[in-house]
Amino acid sequence: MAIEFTKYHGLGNDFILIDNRLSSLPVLTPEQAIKLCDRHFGIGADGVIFALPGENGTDYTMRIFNSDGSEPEMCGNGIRCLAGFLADLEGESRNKDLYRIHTLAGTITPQLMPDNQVKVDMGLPRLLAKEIPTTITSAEEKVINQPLEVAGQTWEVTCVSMGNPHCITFVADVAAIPLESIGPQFEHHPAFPQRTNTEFIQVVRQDYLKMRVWERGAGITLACGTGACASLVAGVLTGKCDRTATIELPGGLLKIEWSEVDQRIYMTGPAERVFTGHIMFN
Ligand SMILES: N[C@H](CCC[C@H](N)C(=O)O)C(=O)O
Repeated sequence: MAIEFTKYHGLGNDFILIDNRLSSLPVLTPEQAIKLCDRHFGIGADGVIFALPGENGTDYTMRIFNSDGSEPEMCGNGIRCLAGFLADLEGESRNKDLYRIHTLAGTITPQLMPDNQVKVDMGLPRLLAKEIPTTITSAEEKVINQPLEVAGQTWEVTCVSMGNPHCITFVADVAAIPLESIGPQFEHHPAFPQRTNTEFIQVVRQDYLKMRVWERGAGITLACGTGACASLVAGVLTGKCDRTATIELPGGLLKIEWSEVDQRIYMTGPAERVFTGHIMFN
């Protein structure tokens, strides 16, 4: 048996996309996703994304397995890739540019724009400790500039959920952060019962942030869409940046806006198709 896939990336955060429209359950297991994400023994990717039938009035459902097999609530770069993938699948029958996608983080709406750009309404950020979730402060409080002991140092962290958990800290030079060694210590810190994504931010200008990320369940990635959204929110909450800013990631640029009108987060960035292939089961 063979399963067709299409490889996409959003600023180098890369995914295996599977047309799962004929079944309400992913056609691959987390264990198979781990193997397929391996960059030597498999296709190589940061995750596997499934295009499933929609639920309660949405066009489609997105599920995603990280490269460690865990299932996150949402993926920002991934949903831009899914929008491109759906446009490919629909081909001539496509009659719209905006998709309503059911995710574990709620309904997310990517909109296809010219030149492979996709604008996504990422919904409302969640700010209470219980919503991250984290035990850094009491459940009903926000986590803004709170101290957190990691790797023998005290970091000032701000936590934001975009459906998935993010721990953001501002540093003078992101290039100097030893991501490989401290990333896992943040990810698995006991203050995060669901683990966490961790973003290190250098403020270049009020409207321009540099970011590096250690992702929950995926490690160092070249970009993280939900992380960029969470970092913009943390920058506004700490008075470090404007409500609209460019986020420079190792893989490229994302434009993020925290709307004053509806308090929702809007992310604009690319989605690139790379190749298609077949997964062979020996
Ligand atoms: N590893 C993340 C999911 C993917 C998020 C990232 N790739 C993005 O673009 O938002 C997590 O477990 O929350």
